[in-house]
Amino acid sequence: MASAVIVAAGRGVRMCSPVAKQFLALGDMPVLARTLQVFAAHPQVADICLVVPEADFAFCRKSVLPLVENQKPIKLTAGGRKRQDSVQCGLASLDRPEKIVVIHDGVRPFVTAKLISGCIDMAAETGACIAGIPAAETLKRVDAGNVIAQTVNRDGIWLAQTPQAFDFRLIQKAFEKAAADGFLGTDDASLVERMGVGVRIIEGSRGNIKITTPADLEMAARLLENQSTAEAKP
Ligand SMILES: Nc1ccn([C@@H]2O[C@H](COP(=O)(O)OP(=O)(O)OP(=O)(O)O)[C@@H](O)[C@H]2O)c(=O)n1
Ligand SMILES: C[C@](O)(CO)[C@H](O)COP(=O)(O)O
Repeated sequence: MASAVIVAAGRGVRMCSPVAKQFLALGDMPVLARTLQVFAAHPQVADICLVVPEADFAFCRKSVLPLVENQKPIKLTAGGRKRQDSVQCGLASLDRPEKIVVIHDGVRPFVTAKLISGCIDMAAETGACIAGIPAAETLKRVDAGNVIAQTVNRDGIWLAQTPQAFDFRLIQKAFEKAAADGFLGTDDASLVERMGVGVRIIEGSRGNIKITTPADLEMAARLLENQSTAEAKP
């Protein structure tokens, strides 16, 4: 079994919306409710810590949690200034953490139960596993003037996603070390990698998008439509 930490305490600056993107409607419910539903229904997830801005606790209690058919405890925790701070808040607030913790962005609503299982199972076997996709485009390093400085060889290059799953004591140590060193990473695995621990990566899906910009939200609406059409087919 695993404990889940769902981080949704960001401000969503790149979405350029007065409403934080995790609370924007995707179909008939907020983005965050869709993400939560997948984890709440997952047989290997024992409990959930939902990390949101403290100012949004009431909204979550009124307009998000009731949409999540759920027999599992969902604990609300206030986030921090950076994503890493919010994950730390989530880890610290787990009352009785399971051996494995699975960390996921609240704005990745198209995560599948299969991908969650894959990350949990591989983390249980090896200590750490994240989702990702191999780079499919050509990668360019660009200078300040938007002039291409270098074409980066994409062999072996993957784009990290979430879920990111870890042995709880390992990720706890990684966060303690990062805090002591003043290290700030953009994902959780980077804190474990810097300890010299091998982190496995399993193939996610290009559909496991992180809703970041207005274009992503439009893409998400199309993905949802396609999903509903596919489910309606006999
Ligand atoms: N201080 C933060 C920053 C981010 N997140 C969460 O981490 C996930 C991925 O972060 P990102 O997509 O960057 O969200 P924001 O930080 O809100 O976006 P922006 O950088 O555009 O402000 C999101 O679910 C976001 O809510 C968080 O819990 N706490
Ligand atoms: C954790 C992550 O989703 C992996 O791709 C990504 O690093 C989050 O970055 P953000 O800048 O916090 O959106």
